[in-house]
Amino acid sequence: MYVDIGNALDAEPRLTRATLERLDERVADAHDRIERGRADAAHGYAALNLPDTADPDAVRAAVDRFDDPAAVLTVGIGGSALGAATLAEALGGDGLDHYVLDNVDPAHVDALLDSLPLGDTVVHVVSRSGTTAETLANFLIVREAMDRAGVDWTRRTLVTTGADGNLRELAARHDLPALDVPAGVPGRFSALSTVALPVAALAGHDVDALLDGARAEADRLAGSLFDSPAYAYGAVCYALERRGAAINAMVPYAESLEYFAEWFAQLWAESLGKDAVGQTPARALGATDQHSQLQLYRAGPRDKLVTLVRPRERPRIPIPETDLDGLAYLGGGSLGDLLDAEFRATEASLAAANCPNVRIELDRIDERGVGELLYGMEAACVLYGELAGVETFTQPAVEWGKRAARGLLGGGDFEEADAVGEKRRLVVD
Ligand SMILES: O=P(O)(O)OC[C@H]1O[C@H](O)[C@H](O)[C@@H](O)[C@@H]1O
Repeated sequence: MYVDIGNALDAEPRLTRATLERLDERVADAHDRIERGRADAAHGYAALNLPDTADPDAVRAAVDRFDDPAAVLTVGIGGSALGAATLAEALGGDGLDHYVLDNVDPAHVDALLDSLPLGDTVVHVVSRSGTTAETLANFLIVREAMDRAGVDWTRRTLVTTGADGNLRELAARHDLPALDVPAGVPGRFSALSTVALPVAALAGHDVDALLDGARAEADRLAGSLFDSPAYAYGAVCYALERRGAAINAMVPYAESLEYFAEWFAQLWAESLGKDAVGQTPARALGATDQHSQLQLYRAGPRDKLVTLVRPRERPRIPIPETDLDGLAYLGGGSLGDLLDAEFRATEASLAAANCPNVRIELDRIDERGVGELLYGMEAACVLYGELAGVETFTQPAVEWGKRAARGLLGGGDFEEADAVGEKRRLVVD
């Protein structure tokens, strides 16, 4: 992973090299704390040990029992689904279609179940707690659909869950293959673990190469942001947010990294949005959003950092020559050249408008590159959290809504549910 922070300096909000050099002293201290946390496998910090603690053999053993399925369905939500979705989209399916059920929209669930070859689908149901209502509800519906289709769901289901809870009990009761969610790894930091790696393994991807890429970034964590791409990114994001860049627009220039932007949004928002601070991740896609959000990024409030991500190598696909003079500049080139030209033009366009932007590049979007990117963003997030002094690895604010929903459904006596009834109403119809 390569991180170029040149365009983040001397823009607006203003961040200077001298400021970064002063901040680097705090980066050194933060790195020491992070390394101590890793050494102790402390909650959250343990995620940065996954290149060495993940067990690819256990993942392969768990999926090898499934006989070359046509589809895999991940049933989970948040970090229990987005890692798998990111890996599946970035690496491709190689003949295996990946679907995600990470919402409880009945129309969507109904349409998806109608389209799935249930007898040839592996269901990977993932929940650390084993209590998440959306995941359990969806799984019960998928299981019933398999029953109705005459499919033995117990032979099509892999469970990944915590040490106890409903899913652990279900796996024991029906003798389902079950993987353990790694201890001390919050869901949004679990893409390089049993939570998401089974999807990559089922598609025949090189899980070891994913972990090798992650390890390469782990090996580059250092006591200076100028020596570590991940820390350079985390420190620049933090320093710019402190100076007014309240929004970080994540803009991958690759369709296969669209889910990565959504994964990044959970990682960044759920880790750093604490105590009235944080940096709001916006999700965009290059080149498409040059015809959309770029107008705001370039000419709107000076409150943004734009992160541009691309592979240095990508397919080319030649553009045919044409007899239309106005299109002659396209003919003979390639889509890859066009996309790269637009990447560089957008980067320059943002710099010309004094909008700070960072370039992140991979050699290519393969297992190693994706491992580098995911680990690099996780390490950047951990550093940012250390510099901001927030509880990076908890998410108390998401619990309120869960209790309210459970109360509304009769799942317990929660005062949050009472508050739902007190809604101020002003209906305009
Ligand atoms: O894995 P689970 O226990 O089902 O949790 C799934 C997701 O829901 C929680 O509310 C958190 O917001 C996420 O960080 C987590 O990934």
